Amino acid sequence: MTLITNVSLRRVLDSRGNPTVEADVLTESGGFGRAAAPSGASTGEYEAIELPPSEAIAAAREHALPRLVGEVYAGNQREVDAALRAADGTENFSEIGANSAVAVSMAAAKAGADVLGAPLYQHLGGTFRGESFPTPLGNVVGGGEHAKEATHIQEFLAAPVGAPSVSEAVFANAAVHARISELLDDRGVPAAKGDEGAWAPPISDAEAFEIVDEAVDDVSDDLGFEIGFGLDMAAAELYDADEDGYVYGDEVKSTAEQVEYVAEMVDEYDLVYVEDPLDEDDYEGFADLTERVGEQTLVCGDDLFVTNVERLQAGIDADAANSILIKPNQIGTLSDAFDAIELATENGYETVISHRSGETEDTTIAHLAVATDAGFIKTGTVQGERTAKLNELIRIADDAV
Ligand SMILES: C=C(OP(=O)(O)O)C(=O)O
Ligand SMILES: [Mg+2]
Repeated sequence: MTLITNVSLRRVLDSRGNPTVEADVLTESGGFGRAAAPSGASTGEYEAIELPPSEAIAAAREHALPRLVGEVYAGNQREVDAALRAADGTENFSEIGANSAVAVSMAAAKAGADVLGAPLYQHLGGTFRGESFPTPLGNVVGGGEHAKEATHIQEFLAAPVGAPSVSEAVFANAAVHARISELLDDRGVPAAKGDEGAWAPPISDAEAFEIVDEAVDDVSDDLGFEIGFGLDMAAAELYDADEDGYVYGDEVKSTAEQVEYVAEMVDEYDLVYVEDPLDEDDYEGFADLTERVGEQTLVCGDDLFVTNVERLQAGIDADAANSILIKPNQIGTLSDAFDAIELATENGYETVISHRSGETEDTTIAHLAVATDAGFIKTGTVQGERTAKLNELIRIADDAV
């Protein structure tokens, strides 16, 4: 019933106004799935390769479609993803593009779910998945590669860890975002927004810490549950090999100073989460920091692990972190993302399912987070392509998908 009978690929717009790949998968019994690839700005050096969408589409039409159409069942995700890997023939999807691969992989999953008449999270996670829901990490202030003339740290993330429900957590993050706007206004700071809808004010990182801390406290008092915050430092973008350090405007921090700085911020602000605090090649620096603060907070590898089981295994062996960011397009297929989640979970690592800074209305990651019992989902706070996922989470929790 789920034999794939057609795959269509097209260019559509992403949230930055760039083209990206959208895939439609159709099955023998009329099952239909549509998905689109997201796209990063602060991409890790070891990510699977995103090709220009026209090239990715042409290559996938030539190499992947003959292996899928009339050959593979959409309900068998491993078979779909193996066909994509075989069609590509490289380690990093440089032939058909990770953007074509991930769009087809996710669209096939949706077509498989459609044939079953099941929501995607249930098709991916099974009937006996747990009862828990991920806590949304909401980017509320940021800069780095996502906005010019703003903070050096890429993302300050509200984390409503005490929220009684997904819906209350989602609205709490929106309230923090709104409160920050008021606090910036009080200080006479004009703020544009970055790629993910976070405020991108021209303030120092120190001032951003103060403002976010005040905003989460205010909203937490209003709502009556605990809201913390965390960071994505995207430190590979701050690291300059020529300077042998992390560049914050005029200041350069050595690796030891960077570890000290992050550990101090974790202490001072009770940070619940720190993503990519060190360069993407610095397993040792990650391990030093994890030894210092790993009992207090999540130390998460994004560019460090790039959703790749080999890089994750190296991190596990080195005690480099205690959590992993999962971005399906970093590795190219849902099966690969599942493998990374499984390895992480087996080794006591928390999983955080994540959007990219360039997104579409696609909601697959909301289902992936629920299907895999992820502790967290990082998918913005406001702005249509972000609320698409957050609203889908609310619907899933309400049994309304
Ligand atoms: C979402 C992120 O940004 P990008 O998609 O630009 O890598 C991130 O670094 O976690
Ligand atoms: Mg990141």
